[in-house]
Amino acid sequence: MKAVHFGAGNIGRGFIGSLLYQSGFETCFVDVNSEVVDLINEKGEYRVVLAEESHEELTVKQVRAINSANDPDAVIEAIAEADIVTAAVGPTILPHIAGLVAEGLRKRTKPVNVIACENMVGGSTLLKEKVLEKTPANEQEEVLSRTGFPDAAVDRIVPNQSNEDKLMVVVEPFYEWAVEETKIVGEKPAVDGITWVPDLKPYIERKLFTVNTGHAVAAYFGWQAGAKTIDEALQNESIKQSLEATLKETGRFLVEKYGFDADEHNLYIGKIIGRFANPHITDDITRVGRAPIRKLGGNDRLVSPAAQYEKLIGETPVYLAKSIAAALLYDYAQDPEAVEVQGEISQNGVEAAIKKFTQLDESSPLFAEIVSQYKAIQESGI
Ligand SMILES: NC(=O)c1ccc[n+]([C@@H]2O[C@H](COP(=O)([O-])OP(=O)(O)OC[C@H]3O[C@@H](n4cnc5c(N)ncnc54)[C@H](O)[C@@H]3O)[C@@H](O)[C@H]2O)c1
Ligand SMILES: O=P(O)(O)OC[C@@H](O)[C@@H](O)[C@H](O)[C@H](O)CO
Repeated sequence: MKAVHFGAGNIGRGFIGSLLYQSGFETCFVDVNSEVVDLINEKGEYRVVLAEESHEELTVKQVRAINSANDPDAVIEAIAEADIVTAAVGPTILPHIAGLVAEGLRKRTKPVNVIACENMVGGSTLLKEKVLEKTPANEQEEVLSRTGFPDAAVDRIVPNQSNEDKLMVVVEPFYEWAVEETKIVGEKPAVDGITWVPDLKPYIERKLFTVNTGHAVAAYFGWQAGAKTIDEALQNESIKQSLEATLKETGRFLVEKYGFDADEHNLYIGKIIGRFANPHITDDITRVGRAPIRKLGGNDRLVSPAAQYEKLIGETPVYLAKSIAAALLYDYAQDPEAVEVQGEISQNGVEAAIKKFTQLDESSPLFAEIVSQYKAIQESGI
């Protein structure tokens, strides 16, 4: 069985590639990082090490890689022959891989499924839209008849790596990969470890608005407190309390919206906070807080649960508002999106920035609460 996976980065090698290998796939990674591509082709294997006492290790074999910037035809050929296509490149990169995916799909006669494994609601659906934009109108129906784009939620903390062995990836032991079964075309890909679900929405919202909301709180509050890593941020009692209070807010609306059992959801939250504090993982604040414009978007981990809470519960979520304010104060100079947010705030004021990046209604109580929390953090810290 053959797999093509776009993005040989942390989650690509540390999770998707590893599960594909364990399920018997030969994986062809597609990336634009020539160092990683060359190393994969030179070694033909890499190590995945569990971040726990045992340091259990798996060697992922049967891998090769293509640099899509240098050899797009080879990527098209690989997609034409693949039994599954996956991607973990980041939500903003999906439109950039759509052209090659479209070319590869047009060459096929057999069914295949394309699964985007990004932290976003509707990742594969977005990729599908972008692929269709790159497919001639008279071929779209046929391509769609033999291609599934099931949405997915992936959960495994894979921090930035600083190992001497540049291909090795240290990952947390926990993982979850939920894929929407009802959107599969043809046979279900034989990947052990996928949880097949009829409707992804509850899974992706629960994951994004618990794991990723919590992570963002730890990162942006941690940044204000001068912490460098997530576990360091969590050693600050006030940050830990804010994290718990924020996840109580997202939990309240998730339980209301999807009918999750409230006790089970509380256990889920506790387990996630435990994962953040894993002493065997060094996860930089600047990785978890990366790309604040994306994270401040209306469908992402802070604004979406805050707006949905306000609508469903009928109250203003104070801690989510504070988390959005902390994201607006994230002024890491090496992060281009943080620089852009700070530029907007210094030129036009925080209200203009909230409007521009969150698309929230200026007249909503949530908008006013974010402004007030922003000023409070500026005056007295988190
Ligand atoms: N790291 C995690 O803990 C984690 C967990 C779950 C989900 N995710 C999601 O997975 C995605 C990737 O995250 P990551 O942490 O692995 O990031 P990463 O930066 O480690 O990996 C992304 C890879 O994509 C490659 N890339 C960039 N542009 C490309 C292009 N045009 N074509 C092919 N490859 C390209 C990069 O070179 C890099 O190797 C994100 O959406 C992220 O939210 C990450
Ligand atoms: O990848 P991002 O930038 O969307 O979010 C940063 C982290 O919260 C994220 O990568 C988590 O580690 C991951 O989602 C855990 O499953």
